[in-house]
Amino acid sequence: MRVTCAIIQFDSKILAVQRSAQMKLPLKWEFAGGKIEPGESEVDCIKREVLEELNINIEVKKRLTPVTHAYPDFKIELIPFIADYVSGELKLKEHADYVLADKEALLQLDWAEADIRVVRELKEYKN
Ligand SMILES: Nc1nc2c([nH]c(=O)n2[C@@H]2O[C@H](COP(=O)(O)OP(=O)(O)OP(=O)(O)O)[C@@H](O)[C@H]2O)c(=O)[nH]1
Repeated sequence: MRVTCAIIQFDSKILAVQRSAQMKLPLKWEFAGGKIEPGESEVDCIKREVLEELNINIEVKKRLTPVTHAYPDFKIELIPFIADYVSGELKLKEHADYVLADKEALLQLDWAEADIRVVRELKEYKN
């Protein structure tokens, strides 16, 4: 299963979102995103998912290194993108909570396991 996620920059801060208690990986932190649909490009997928989940439009800037991770009951390829916030009022449609944090503070969140390598790569990334 191929999943895109967006590291969305609001000025100098980055948006992280917390999965709800009812979702898989309950209450874990992640970057907004979701599964790529058949025939859909990675970039179309991440823009669609962010609009559906957060009600905002983004501009995709850069693709980071994909991470393959096996959870006990499923396996994903997580494809991260750095993006800038463009427009819209942020509204959480599925998630329990969000934070806007700098790269250092992001490391302290209780991440979905697949995201840990993404957050580490992000720390080394310079705009
Ligand atoms: N969107 C997103 N999903 C992630 C991340 N990291 C990670 O392990 N995942 C996993 O990738 C899977 C696919 O994302 P999704 O949110 O489209 O999946 P879904 O709708 O089936 O999840 P659900 O069944 O919990 O609603 C989820 O099971 C999620 O746990 C991430 O940073 N962003």
